[in-house]
Amino acid sequence: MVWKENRENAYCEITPAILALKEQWEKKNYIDPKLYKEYNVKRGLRDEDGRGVLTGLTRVGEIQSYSVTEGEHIIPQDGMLYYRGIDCRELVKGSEGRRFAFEETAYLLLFGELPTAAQLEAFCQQLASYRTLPTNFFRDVIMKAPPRDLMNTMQRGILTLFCYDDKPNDIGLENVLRQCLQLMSNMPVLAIYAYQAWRFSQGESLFIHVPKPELSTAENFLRMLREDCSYTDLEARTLDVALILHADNGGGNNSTFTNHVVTSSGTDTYSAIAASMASLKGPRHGGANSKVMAMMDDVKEHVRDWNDEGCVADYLTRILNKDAFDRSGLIYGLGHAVYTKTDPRCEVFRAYVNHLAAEKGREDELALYANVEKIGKQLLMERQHKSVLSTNIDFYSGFVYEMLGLPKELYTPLFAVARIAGWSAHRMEELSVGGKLIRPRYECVEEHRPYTSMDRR
Ligand SMILES: CC(=O)SCCNC(=O)CCNC(=O)[C@H](O)C(C)(C)COP(=O)(O)OP(=O)(O)OC[C@H]1O[C@@H](n2cnc3c(N)ncnc32)[C@H](O)[C@@H]1OP(=O)(O)O
Ligand SMILES: O=C([O-])CC(=O)C(=O)O
Repeated sequence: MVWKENRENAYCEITPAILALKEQWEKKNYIDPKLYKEYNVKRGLRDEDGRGVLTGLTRVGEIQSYSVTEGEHIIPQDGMLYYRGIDCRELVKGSEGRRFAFEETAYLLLFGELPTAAQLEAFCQQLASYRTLPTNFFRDVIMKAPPRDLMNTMQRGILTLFCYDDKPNDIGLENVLRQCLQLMSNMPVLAIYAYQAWRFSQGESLFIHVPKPELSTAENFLRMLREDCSYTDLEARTLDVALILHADNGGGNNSTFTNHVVTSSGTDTYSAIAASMASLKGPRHGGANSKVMAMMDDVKEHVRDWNDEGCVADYLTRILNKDAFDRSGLIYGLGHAVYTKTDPRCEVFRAYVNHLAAEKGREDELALYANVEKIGKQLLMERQHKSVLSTNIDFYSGFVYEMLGLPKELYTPLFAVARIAGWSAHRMEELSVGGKLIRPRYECVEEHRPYTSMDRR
């Protein structure tokens, strides 16, 4: 029997009582934006000049996006991303066409050196031996509740794996390493099985393929996804590149910083990775890749002539004015908290997009993407009084995945399949060198006042 989501669920109703409580909440919860300046709050943990507040040291990943003059002025630069000191684009180039390199990237991030052929083989065998979920896990955990969002289903899976571990709370480095490798290995399985459960909830037939030990993460992902287990070499290799590029972005990105914060409390690996998943899902972070696709669908529907820059500008202005699309006021895929001029990962994706769009005859859409990118950036730079703004990795990644025939539900989970490598490396680092509970300060702007007894309120 196929179960369907119950869309008219009285439990989810916004009742008059909830609305009244929300009004009550609004009366006492306004904080004047001017106070942030007055108290010198580093909003979003950002310094006045836009740079992130320095909150830690790491050897894992590094972003370079500006230089500083003698007078302490910031000069924006093309972005660079280094994994353990190595330009991430070199990892893509170094392996291209010869071998899958996500596993090698994960090894580098974790252990700090590129593996030799023997080390890589042993590492891949280790991952392959872990790439299996406990008996009946799919039935008992993944299928248990309506999979409305794959990221949440995966998160539940990760949290439940805690119950199958004999040493779940042991934060000794060898035990944490074992847990991280097992989770890294199981992440694609969790993502695809969550997707299959979701398809089934939509009335499609259910099929579950087991991963094959001799295949790479990218190949297994595609094999488990498709009913006939088929994939082309181009698909698997493009996916491998995507995984390499998403594996880390330094210690300060929202999901990795979350990992540092949560790890510093001494909690277990499952909780720390689930917390990072919660962060990554957000549309201003990893969730932006599927939001870009939804936004582009919306633009395609509402902009009459895709080549008319005026029409595109009008619609993007409506988006920015919270008058169109999801009314968040955001043009997804544009802007970045740290990259100033360019995001190097986006530049790699751009080459794949151009190649795939030509091969698949989707140049019209590519031209629309280019228009949205160019005009969206102009509009944003005018509003923010900036002379540069970067397109981020999420702008083109979804389009690449779509041209590879990947379903949109899997775009953010795919990010998690890659980023767990970085989260793991940062968790190990936090445990070994952090050693201090991360605990910043919030200034309370409420007046002190006496308690009022119930009969006098
Ligand atoms: C893998 C990743 O996580 S990459 C990022 C993916 N996210 C997106 O693509 C969502 C769209 N982009 C954004 O929301 C932002 O650019 C972020 C969240 C990535 C970075 O935001 P910030 O660190 O605040 O960037 P910055 O300081 O340059 O922004 C200045 C102002 O411009 C706004 N802004 C920045 N980018 C955008 C955008 N794409 N659309 C609308 N407004 C934007 C910010 O909200 C901020 O407004 P505020 O001053 O009212 O707070
Ligand atoms: O660094 C950030 O803030 C977001 C990002 O691009 C990433 O995590 O890949």
